[in-house]
Amino acid sequence: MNIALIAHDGKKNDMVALASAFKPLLERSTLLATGTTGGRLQAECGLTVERLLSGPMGGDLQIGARLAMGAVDVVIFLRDPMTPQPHEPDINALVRACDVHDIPCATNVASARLLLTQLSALTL
Ligand SMILES: O=C(CO)COP(=O)(O)O
Repeated sequence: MNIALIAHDGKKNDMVALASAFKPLLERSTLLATGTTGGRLQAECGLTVERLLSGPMGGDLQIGARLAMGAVDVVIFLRDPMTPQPHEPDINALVRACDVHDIPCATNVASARLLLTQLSALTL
């Protein structure tokens, strides 16, 4: 299972908490992440993560490209709806790519928990 993990700055603590809670699942998955998110997951959760570029530098687009090529099964993208992002078009492109390719994409903690809970049961 290839899981992409992305969080805006205001949601990075939530992502670390989420990843810690679902560490057994994430440890048996292949993880990729945007740069800063991936760094936090490595340093604070001890997870092995392929880090791509930071979001504002094109990381969302890199994940979208991988997804379009069939290399991403699930996206957890904790967006911050209260803070304008300089790379809003890239963010929209990634979420659109999920819809185009019918890839599950959780954009808040509650939906991420549901998705990861289901995946944990499926991949035991
Ligand atoms: O900006 C992001 C997603 O749009 C996340 O990028 P970072 O993980 O590099 O902060």
